[in-house]
Amino acid sequence: MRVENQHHRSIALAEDGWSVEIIDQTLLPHRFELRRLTTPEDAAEAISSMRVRGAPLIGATAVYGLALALRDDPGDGNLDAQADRLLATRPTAVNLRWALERARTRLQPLPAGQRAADAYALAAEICEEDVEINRRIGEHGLELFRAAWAARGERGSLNVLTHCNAGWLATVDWGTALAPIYMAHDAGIPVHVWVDETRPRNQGAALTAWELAAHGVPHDVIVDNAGGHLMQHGQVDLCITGTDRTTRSGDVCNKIGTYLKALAARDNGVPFYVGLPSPTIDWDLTDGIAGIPIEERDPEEVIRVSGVNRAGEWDSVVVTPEGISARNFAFDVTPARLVTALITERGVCEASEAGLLGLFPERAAA
Ligand SMILES: CSC[C@@H](O)[C@@H](O)C(=O)COP(=O)(O)O
Repeated sequence: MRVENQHHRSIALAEDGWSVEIIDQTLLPHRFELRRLTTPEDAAEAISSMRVRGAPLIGATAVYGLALALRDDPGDGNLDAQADRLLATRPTAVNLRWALERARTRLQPLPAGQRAADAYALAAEICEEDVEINRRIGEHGLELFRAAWAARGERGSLNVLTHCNAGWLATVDWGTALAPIYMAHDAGIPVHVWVDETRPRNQGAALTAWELAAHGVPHDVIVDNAGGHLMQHGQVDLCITGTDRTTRSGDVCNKIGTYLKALAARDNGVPFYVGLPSPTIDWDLTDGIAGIPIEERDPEEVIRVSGVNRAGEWDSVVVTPEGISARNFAFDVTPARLVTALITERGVCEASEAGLLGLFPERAAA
């Protein structure tokens, strides 16, 4: 997508042809800065510190990290050790496992001398595929937005609520939940977005708002607990989020707080959609609540709030009493029954095993 009239992707090979350029998302929305990754350690650090984040983007970053590792040592031992290290950076988004398993399967049979070049080729392939997947999610989602716009008599604005950041920053380009929003806006539907701030890391307030502003999409940032109130007052036509792991039965794991929005949506008869790229489906799991590992991050992220102070400097302040205990659960699971539909690159389906297998019949035997 465009940043100050220049097209950017969230990750790309640098001009030198071997290092990897990312947007340092920990600096947004205050500073737009590219950062070069030159080692697998850089890639692992970028994922765990959330300089890069979002399920599809961390998968792509991990494979680039593997390519950087194989430049120095393409042997079997290093391939396994680096893949394991990259896999351990974040536990919840299944895209990381999907991308690294795909890399191991492809690279292991190759002679060591070919592995680095092939890892770069695979990373580029995964990035291109991701862009195409998200473009298609956008097109399928656009049809739902058109229907919602027609249902409200094409009057006022189409009010959409989203949680976290499932935009182009979370993927390679377009985004999952935000792709239909961009396409609807570009198609002339007057979309207005309620952006959940998404404590504690504020991906909504910092990243989604920044993306939407750059694209000219009208929006308001709201506190995480405002969505239910807005739905009760008819101010939300539909909700749409991304996902970090969706089970074959359609349970959706996403940023903490998603479940509460889905509950409020159900109570108020508001459709709740999920943009779901197929690499985010965990075909091995049927029970999301029992089976999906939920990342628990540093409580410091809850205790402190960071941003830019009145003097324009980075600052971080404590918002809790001294010495208190805090817990920082990063994701939750929305049961399939609360999800109106899943929007995949192959089309829209019910959030259920039958729905997903209707679009991905090749997975029936898995
Ligand atoms: C297309 S991104 C979908 C999800 O990855 C997104 O909604 C999300 O929860 C990201 O969490 P994050 O902790 O910022 O990596």
